[in-house]
Amino acid sequence: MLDRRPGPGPAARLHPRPGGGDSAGLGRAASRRAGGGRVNGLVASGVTRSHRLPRQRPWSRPGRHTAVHGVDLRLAAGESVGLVGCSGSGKSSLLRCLLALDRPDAGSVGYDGRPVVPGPAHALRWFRRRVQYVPQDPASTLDPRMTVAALVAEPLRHLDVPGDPDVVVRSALQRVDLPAELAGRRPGELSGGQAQRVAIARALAPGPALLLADEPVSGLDLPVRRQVVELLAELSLRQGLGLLLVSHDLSVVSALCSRTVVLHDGRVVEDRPTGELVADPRHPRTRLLVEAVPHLPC
Ligand SMILES: Nc1ncnc2c1ncn2[C@@H]1O[C@H](COP(=O)(O)OP(=O)(O)OP(=O)(O)O)[C@@H](O)[C@H]1O
Repeated sequence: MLDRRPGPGPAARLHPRPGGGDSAGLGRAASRRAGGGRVNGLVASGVTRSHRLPRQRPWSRPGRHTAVHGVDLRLAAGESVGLVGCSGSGKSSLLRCLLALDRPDAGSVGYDGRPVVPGPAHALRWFRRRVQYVPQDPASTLDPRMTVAALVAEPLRHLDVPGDPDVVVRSALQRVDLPAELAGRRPGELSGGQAQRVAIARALAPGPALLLADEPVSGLDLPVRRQVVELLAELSLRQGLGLLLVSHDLSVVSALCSRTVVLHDGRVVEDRPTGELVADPRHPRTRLLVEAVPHLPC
């Protein structure tokens, strides 16, 4: 979903993260199959993913639309990378493959050298302990009947995470700056920013090394949005948590990510350090995204 609120111009909003990414990592990733040799972090190699289209007529064969074409992506341990693109560029389709929610038609995904493929929950526990997902809209993903404490504790049970759940929940709430008093509340009693912090605490509880966050601030008002960006910066830049930030908004990505991958029509059209990409966008689609900062449609 695109957020179209007005705001200051691109130069005022783009603050590239210092340091630089490693665009050569893409080439190295492409040269090995995910799950093959020992590679630290998340690696997608040649991922292609298509969706079935509705039949034109009851007797005709359903067609397919290819949303992701042969994408190579590498996210080293502790790295923070932005995945940007306009609506329909294939971000969600790729993300679902990276999360082992969908199986690529071709190519592969691996984590720390182990293949990551959709399958029964128990077979993916090792992966879900290491890689967690932060959704765009916590209001629709947090069960309204559960308390904050139960919501944050739930993945611990599902993923067989050792340790005292009460201690882990307290620590996760602390990491996202939520007061312990909120533990007994339900999602309906939280503000948008608090709900997003609960979603992040829930993702942090199993102790992952990497968060995949899908437009984590796009539904929030500007001041709250800044606070959540600051929280993500604390986790990724200062605490060393890996972050793949999916967004259409380069201002958020440039505040958080050293490297940015631009998707267009399901293909990677740029993969470079964010500062370089923002200062000198090469692909017309990247130029549009830079010019659209902060929130214009593309
Ligand atoms: N389940 C589906 N069935 C058919 N087509 C789909 C399906 N999901 C996505 N698509 C199509 O695949 C393409 C990529 O969609 P995708 O949702 O991955 O892009 P996106 O970059 O995440 O878009 P947005 O930013 O709007 O969420 C689009 O053309 C979309 O219409």
